[in-house]
Amino acid sequence: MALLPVRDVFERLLGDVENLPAEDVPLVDADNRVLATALEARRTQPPFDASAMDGYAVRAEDTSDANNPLEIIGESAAGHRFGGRIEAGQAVRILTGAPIPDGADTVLIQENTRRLGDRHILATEPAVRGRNIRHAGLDFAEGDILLLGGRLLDAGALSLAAAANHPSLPVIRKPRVAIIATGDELVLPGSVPGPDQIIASNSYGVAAIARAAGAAVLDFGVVYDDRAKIAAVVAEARQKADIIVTLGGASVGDHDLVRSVLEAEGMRLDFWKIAMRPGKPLMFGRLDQTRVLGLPGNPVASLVCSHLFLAPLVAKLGGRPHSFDIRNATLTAPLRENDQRQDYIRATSEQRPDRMAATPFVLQDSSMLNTLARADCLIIRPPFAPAAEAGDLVQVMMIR
Ligand SMILES: Nc1nc2c(c(=O)[nH]1)N[C@H]1C(S)=C(S)[C@@H](COP(=O)(O)OP(=O)(O)OC[C@H]3O[C@@H](n4cnc5c(N)ncnc54)[C@H](O)[C@@H]3O)O[C@H]1N2
Ligand code: MOO
Repeated sequence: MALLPVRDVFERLLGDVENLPAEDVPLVDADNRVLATALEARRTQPPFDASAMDGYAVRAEDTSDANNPLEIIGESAAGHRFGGRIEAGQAVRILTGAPIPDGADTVLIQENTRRLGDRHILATEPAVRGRNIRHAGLDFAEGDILLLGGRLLDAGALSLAAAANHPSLPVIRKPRVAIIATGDELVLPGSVPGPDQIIASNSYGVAAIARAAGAAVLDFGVVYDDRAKIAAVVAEARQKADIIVTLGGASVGDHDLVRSVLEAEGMRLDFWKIAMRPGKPLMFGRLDQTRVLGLPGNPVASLVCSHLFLAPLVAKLGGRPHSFDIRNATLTAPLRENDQRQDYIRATSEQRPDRMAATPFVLQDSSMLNTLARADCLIIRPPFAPAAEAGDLVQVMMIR
């Protein structure tokens, strides 16, 4: 099977992806979710003309004479309006957010008044008509479209939705990603490994990348290289997940069973093996509605493929924008000419006055997590790129 070029991988993986259906969640749980449909205001805010300041509701014309006392006939507080009406020469004590009493056209701020005993004030400065009043609907009116579908529910959006009287919101369901690690050699962190065993590490990084893209992760732990066991876990995962991610067992070894078990379970294979390093044995297919992404077991391949393919797939299903942070950089060390596989080379970046500089790690074995954890970018080497010298311009993809 010919190796699929990376740009075709994106097309095959993402070309037909639509948002998952909506679900209603209480406002308190809607933080950082994606609104599924446009949100209408269920009420007008403020619902009445309200005071913007603490002071006195008055008729502006009554404040022009600094020697003319105004009689205080009551109080309007937030939540407790004054029921009467202001006539000439009268004022109502008013507090921020309180309804403006009938007859008043202005709020005279407290600082511009002098109190004369309990029942009167003097305006020390004439009030400007209409000042310090927030008119009904200043913020929004019932029926207004406040937020569009696809909006990330951040602080402003959540408080706005609450103010518009929505106790719950329709959000795009989070893509559920089932992660299944395979391999007889794997034991979980904290175990006492046997002499031929290693610690299963890939799930944790893959889960982190999936969650950052908006997924709910279901970790199915480690499954041994046994057809029946893999089939049983897959059968459970396909009921629960939108994407099954398998780790390892994707290559051509005698114990690489994942693809054949998945096919026996009914997976329609879309592609297997891509023109990329690391990540060549990447596999993609479908089990009914569930997408299956088979990641190569080498830890760096698992994680680089997750950055490149799992993250945008999760984001698109979940209605979140996704883009790679690709930048130009100056190479600080030479690189060999490339073969047919697009190469993603772990590197560190450094800001220089003219342009960013990228320094590749000397060793690029795809088992080496230590270099991946230290790398902040991947130098992208297109297929058949000629040898590059220090000082040459390259493209890098930031990974942190
Ligand atoms: N003859 C060939 N051999 C290999 C090829 C090939 O094209 N022809 N491809 C190589 C490449 S590239 C990769 S990548 C690996 C991927 O193979 P698998 O997906 O089958 O992975 P495994 O053989 O199961 O494991 C590879 C390696 O990674 C370790 N591993 C696996 N899972 C985990 C995990 N969850 N956490 C940590 N480490 C894990 C495993 O122990 C192996 O060391 O195949 C090459 N071979
Ligand atoms: O994908 Mo493999 O990681 O090139 O080693």
